Amino acid sequence: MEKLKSAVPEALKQEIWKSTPTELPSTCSSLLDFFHHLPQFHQMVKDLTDPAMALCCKDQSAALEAKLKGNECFSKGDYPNALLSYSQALRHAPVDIDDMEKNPVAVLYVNRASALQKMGLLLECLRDCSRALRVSPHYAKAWFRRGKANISLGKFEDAIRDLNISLKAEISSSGKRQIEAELNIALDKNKGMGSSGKKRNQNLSEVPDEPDQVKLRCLFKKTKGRGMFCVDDVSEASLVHKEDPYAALVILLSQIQVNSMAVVRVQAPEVRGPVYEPGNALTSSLEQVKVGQAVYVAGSLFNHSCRPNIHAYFLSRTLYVQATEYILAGSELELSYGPQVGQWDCKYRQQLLGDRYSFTCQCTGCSELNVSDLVINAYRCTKPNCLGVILDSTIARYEKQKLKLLLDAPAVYSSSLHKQIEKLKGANINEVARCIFQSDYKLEPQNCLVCGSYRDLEASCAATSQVDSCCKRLQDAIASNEVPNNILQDALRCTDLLRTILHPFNKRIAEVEDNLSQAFCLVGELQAALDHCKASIQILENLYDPNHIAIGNELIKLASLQISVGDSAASDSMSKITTIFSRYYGSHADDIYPFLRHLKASQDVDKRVAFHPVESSKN
Ligand SMILES: C[S@@+](CC[C@H](N)C(=O)[O-])C[C@H]1O[C@@H](n2cnc3c(N)ncnc32)[C@H](O)[C@@H]1O
Repeated sequence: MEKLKSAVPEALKQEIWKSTPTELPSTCSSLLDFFHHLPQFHQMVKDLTDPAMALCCKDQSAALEAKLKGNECFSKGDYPNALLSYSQALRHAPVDIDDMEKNPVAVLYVNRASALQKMGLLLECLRDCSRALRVSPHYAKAWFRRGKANISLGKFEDAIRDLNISLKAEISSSGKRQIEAELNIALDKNKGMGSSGKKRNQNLSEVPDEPDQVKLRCLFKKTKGRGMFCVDDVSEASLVHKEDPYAALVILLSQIQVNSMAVVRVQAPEVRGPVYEPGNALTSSLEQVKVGQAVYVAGSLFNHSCRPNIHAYFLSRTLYVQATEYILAGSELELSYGPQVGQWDCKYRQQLLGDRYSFTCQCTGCSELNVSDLVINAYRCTKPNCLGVILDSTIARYEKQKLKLLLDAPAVYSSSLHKQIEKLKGANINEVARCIFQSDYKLEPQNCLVCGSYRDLEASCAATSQVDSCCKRLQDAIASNEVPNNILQDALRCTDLLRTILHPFNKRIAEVEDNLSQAFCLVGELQAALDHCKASIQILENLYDPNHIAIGNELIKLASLQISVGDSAASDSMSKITTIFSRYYGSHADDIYPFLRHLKASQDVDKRVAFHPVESSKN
């Protein structure tokens, strides 16, 4: 592949790199044309398709080795590595060997589907089951796994169909018993939904998921190259763009640096049972995992911003782009390639984008002052009751750079400066803002930006690094699912100490509060878990927009705990969650986060219990 890539003339690479979405098919054809005349290309295709010595090396023993490694990871609960090993095994496994209806490829797909299901990637799980069934249509386990995934997705009628087929295909009596148990669950849940539930589900899938006639235009900007702009105003939470990957020469194109996108999915937690039952509250974070890489003709032209106004998500490999705020006509539509304001400070975001994508970010988050970047890693003022911020020298340097940019642009200076002051003023630290703009634009490190008090940052750093080891012990205890009381008490003391050193909006305090919430949940003290979860969210709301998806993710934990303790505030959290998730995922929120559906169902049961307490206690 490397040899092939280096054979492509620089001019052709440039032509593809610079092409607009409409030109991409023709520049790709030029590439295909070039390869057609290249003997190495034909050799590679021959090698790839030769079953004996294929480049992807069909090799039964290598496939078996990778499969066993996958099984070992799976049994240890290391599902991401099990997924990797099964994928590796699939690359080696020969397709044409059948062992009593159990084709090794089908078995591997089902194993991978199990890992995907454990990771909460239900749509990918469903897809792998269907792939297994295309290879071995009578494979009972594939029907069974697909049935289970359909139950988790709330598609009970599909689940009943799959499980009935599985039951017919299964020969062992223990296997049959296992399928019957799942079938009963699917039948019960389907009955429980009643006709209104079924109708609701049907209506949901009928919601048109086509972009709302949003016209996009590709324009060139000196700072970021091509980017996508909207022609008219776009309302919040509307679908801006939908696109399938560009299939032709995808791998080669992405290898020679034509823009490609990582296809990601949310790794949801395993759903154990109703949230209101002990031990089922969700307090761990939802993670994103990469499930592929693809080229999207227009999708790949959206530039990055650390303060994005659109959000991209994938259903299978189809890309959906949703507006997360009201966007004025002619504005650039920007998504985040990963880092965002509120998540990390400006310095770290810039480093990450530079290392991963080799560009210096020119977005508004990195060029305009914002409260989040000022406080996210700041220290507390040493003067009692002063909310002022103390910055270390690196952060101060980045923030000064933003001020310089502002001052060097006289044409926009006054309006932009005014806008930035207004934003900072509205943020509860107006004193900080006033001081920055009235102190000859000085952002002196080590001194409070409000009252000028000095903090010895060397001593403060030494104190917080002691706290780090205490927090690490707490995290290790959480990972092992066992939190001894002494570790919990130490962590509480360390959090108090941290609050005396760091600014009250510093993200590290939010992280420790989040850990404490998880720890208290593990030891069964749900009210304490709830209080620490709230404390963490209160800090995050100063760093992110309150309708940001990061807040939505934290509210899921809060709602889950509120339902567990029977707190009526759960319904308020649930309605905020619904608003945020539909803003980011439109009508697909429940499919992408099946836990949401589960949470809503638990909340509904909770409501029923509250409404008919006597009746429910009989059951
Ligand atoms: C996926 S492409 C987006 C389309 C690209 N602008 C083009 O002309 O092909 C990503 C590249 O766009 C540029 N880019 C995107 N976002 C940027 C940003 N915030 N600041 C600077 N450059 C950016 C960088 O060169 C980056 O490698």
